[in-house]
Amino acid sequence: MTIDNKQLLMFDFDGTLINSVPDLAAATNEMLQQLGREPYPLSTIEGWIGNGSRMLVARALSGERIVSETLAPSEIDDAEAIFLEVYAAHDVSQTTAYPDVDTGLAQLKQAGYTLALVTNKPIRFVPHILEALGWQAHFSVVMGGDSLPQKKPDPAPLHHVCETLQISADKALMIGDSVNDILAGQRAGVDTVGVTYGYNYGQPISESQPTYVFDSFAKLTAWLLSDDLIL
Ligand SMILES: O=C(O)COP(=O)(O)O
Ligand SMILES: [Mg+2]
Repeated sequence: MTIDNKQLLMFDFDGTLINSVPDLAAATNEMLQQLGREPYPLSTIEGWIGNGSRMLVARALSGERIVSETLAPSEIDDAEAIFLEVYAAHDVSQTTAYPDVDTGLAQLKQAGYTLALVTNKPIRFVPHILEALGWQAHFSVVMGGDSLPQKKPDPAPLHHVCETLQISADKALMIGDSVNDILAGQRAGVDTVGVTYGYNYGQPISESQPTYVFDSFAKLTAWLLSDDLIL
């Protein structure tokens, strides 16, 4: 398996570069507690991550992934305000990089790839987390879930990155743990890489038929560095 002609690596964040579940779950449960509700186990909350903070909050209020139709928007607004405040204070308290991501990103950048970040997480949190991990200089463009009206699985954020950097879709890869990343890539005409160690609502990423699948960041990095055509 070789890769040629790729210049731009668009990375998902949560579940791909960072394991953010402990902080997201803690903020979700703190919000529920403030609302007088019962907390949920971390493994349950993990299955609600992937469509941004507001959807996580709506799922937590519903107690399941399918959001309750009786949930009023104002109820979500109020709960979301609590969640955002709590998470802002603890967005990188227990969050860690997955193994070999730190060195891998530096090697990929060094090798000449252009790196971009395309997350569904609200953009306000992203600079702080990148700074805490020492990654702020790696990414040429950073897109949050609210940077545009559309978020993944809509291809708009990926189109935006390609247009901003003037790199065509066929020279890009979208790398993520979730069906939302793979669908966004497929819709943008971008080859996709699924990583198996993330969240994806507990489903195997292979079901989304990404172009390539890797079970570790180290293997992904080695593959991306294995072809000298990248420079
Ligand atoms: O905030 C989320 O729901 C997940 O964000 P991600 O797109 O970085 O996986
Ligand atoms: Mg993800």
